[in-house]
Amino acid sequence: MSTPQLVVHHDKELMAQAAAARLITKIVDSQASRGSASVVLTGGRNGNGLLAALAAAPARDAIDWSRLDLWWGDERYLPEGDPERNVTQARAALLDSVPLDPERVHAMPASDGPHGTDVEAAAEAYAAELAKAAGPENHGSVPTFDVLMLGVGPDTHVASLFPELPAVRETERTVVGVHGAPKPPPTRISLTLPAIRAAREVWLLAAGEDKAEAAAIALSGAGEIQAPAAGAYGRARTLWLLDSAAASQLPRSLYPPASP
Ligand SMILES: O=C1O[C@H](COP(=O)(O)O)[C@@H](O)[C@H](O)[C@H]1O
Repeated sequence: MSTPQLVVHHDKELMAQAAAARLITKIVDSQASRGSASVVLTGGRNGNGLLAALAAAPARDAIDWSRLDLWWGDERYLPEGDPERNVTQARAALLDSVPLDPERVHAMPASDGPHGTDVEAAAEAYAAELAKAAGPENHGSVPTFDVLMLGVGPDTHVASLFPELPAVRETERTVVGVHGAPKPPPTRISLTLPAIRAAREVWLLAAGEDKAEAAAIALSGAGEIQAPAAGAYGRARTLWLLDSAAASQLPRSLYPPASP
């Protein structure tokens, strides 16, 4: 387990640009040292803001897009192409404008795919895809992702792990179907906390006033069942990327307010 480190940016635009620059560097470094890179994307406003900032960054051309594996932390279980699907939004923000290898874009299944309404079967299929990609050097049945990004919800949810729901209590499986999510749509697929913790680096993104309470709770010693964001950490690094609004309720010991 790595102790969370905090980086607070002035506003959400700057946060998105700085996080995009950080991600470019991380991908380029991973490709240089291991030949390829693997990144887990998040949905939500902050995740999509980062992808849009990456699309606009000239340095995006430093990435060898053909040697990048993309995975998702969660998906809203909706038909292919639905505008609310995380992959649809990621495609619009960035993926459609860069030369990715389609074989390395590992979208989660859609509700009109081979598993139909059986979200458990869809989750199992994604777990099998992850297991296939995991090599002997990996720890368990998921690849060691270079970076796994998570948007933090106002209720402290990450991926589709909502407080107190069964998915956040999962200790064995790497991917689960989620039923009755409090945020629409109610049916989703999510990586579990054990799968998230297999990543080298976990980056939690929180921008905006509506994330301030969630960040303060998750970073103040809350339990992961009540505050799933508190249970998301990487093997080597856990990084919270915030804007000043989201950092405004953090305990002074974590983020002292700027002196006048
Ligand atoms: O529904 C979801 O919400 C969270 C957070 O989204 P935000 O818009 O409040 O930033 C996101 O991390 C997750 O991937 C997504 O499915």
